[in-house]
Amino acid sequence: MGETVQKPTVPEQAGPPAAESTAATREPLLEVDHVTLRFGGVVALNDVDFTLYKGEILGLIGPNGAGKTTCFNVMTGIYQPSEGEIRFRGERITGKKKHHITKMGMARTFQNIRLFPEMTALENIQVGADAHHKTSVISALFRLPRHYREERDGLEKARRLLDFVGISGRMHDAARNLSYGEQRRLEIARALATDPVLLCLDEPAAGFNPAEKEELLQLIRKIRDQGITVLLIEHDMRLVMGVTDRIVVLEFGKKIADGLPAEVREDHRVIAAYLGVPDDDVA
Ligand SMILES: Nc1ncnc2c1ncn2[C@@H]1O[C@H](COP(=O)(O)OP(=O)(O)OP(=O)(O)O)[C@@H](O)[C@H]1O
Repeated sequence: MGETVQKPTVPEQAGPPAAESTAATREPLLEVDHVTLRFGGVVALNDVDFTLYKGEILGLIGPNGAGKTTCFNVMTGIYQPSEGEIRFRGERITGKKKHHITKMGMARTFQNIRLFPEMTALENIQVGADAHHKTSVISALFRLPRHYREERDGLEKARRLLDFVGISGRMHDAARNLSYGEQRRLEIARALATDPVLLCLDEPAAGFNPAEKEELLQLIRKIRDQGITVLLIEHDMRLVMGVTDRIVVLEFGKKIADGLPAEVREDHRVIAAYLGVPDDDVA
């Protein structure tokens, strides 16, 4: 990223306030309980503590290297915390395998697109839905009715999800032939195919133009309106301020703020943390 003059403020939010979040309850869905994670001498997460409540859209922000993706990786079972624990739906998930956490209802997208490029959009989603399939290898081999039923339902569901994210016209196209924005939408649809109660989005707007960002904002709201709680890592402050109900800010692995977007925007520690971030990222 280029060296540009820094902005000492975090911008006003775009669009209507996300605070019509009456959907948000105070019922905890995910609890990050004093989590520390060390990589050798690097303390990637330092006693990080926050709660995500059912029905809300929570922003997880912070400058590059603050620990946001590491936090996702600890939550989704990729890394184990050195100290502390994570609870999801009231159950301790520290030490649980990735697929178990997915089955419990947590889905995520990645910073770098991870689709199967040669598969069609539809097939990419069907693969994502496999986490919930009950058909055994035996019933697939012997083509038992249950296998056919699951296949038919899976196809129908994949179609619905493509429609939901707005790319149903591309269902038979190979993922590699989709535009960048369509691929990102497909990733979201694939994550939704696991029927999550919590969807974690890691920089979903990276590389988007303003119109695509606005469409993404609408899509995130639509996802929440389906009753899915959303955790959003995003550098684009306009998007974050426009769509989140609450924001947690990390800096050098430590939580430095946790509050409403309007509060976080005015927080001096947050403003100071962002003095090091290029203009593009805060405009
Ligand atoms: N596997 C790893 N081994 C060693 N250090 C790591 C590893 N993963 C992350 N880190 C370090 O942990 C810190 C936090 O990184 P992380 O990727 O979580 O930050 P981030 O907030 O997601 O940054 P960005 O916005 O640039 O994606 C950084 O200092 C990073 O170098």
